[in-house]
Amino acid sequence: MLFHVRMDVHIPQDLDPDVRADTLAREKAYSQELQRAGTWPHIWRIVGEYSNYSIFDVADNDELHTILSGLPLFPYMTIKVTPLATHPSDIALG
Ligand SMILES: O=C(O)C[C@H]1C=CC(=O)O1
Repeated sequence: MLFHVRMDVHIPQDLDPDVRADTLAREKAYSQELQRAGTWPHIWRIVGEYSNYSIFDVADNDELHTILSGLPLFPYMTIKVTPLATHPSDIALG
């Protein structure tokens, strides 16, 4: 199942700089591992915002929730999930 996900990041200004750096490093490693596995095939920065649009390819809602709630930045994010269905005009369908 494919999901479109918007993540908006709101890291508190007063977060300890070492905690911030460690969290961002863990977030990058977590994200890139899922990208290499094909679970997170697209991630795009939204111009002018500390936000991204991503596509996830997972088995079901529960797998997506597990992945998203495991993001090191999860406590500092608001997340909007949109499930995607096949479009009947998609030329890939013939
Ligand atoms: O920067 C972001 O958009 C938040 C987050 C998502 C993946 C990642 O490495 O950082």
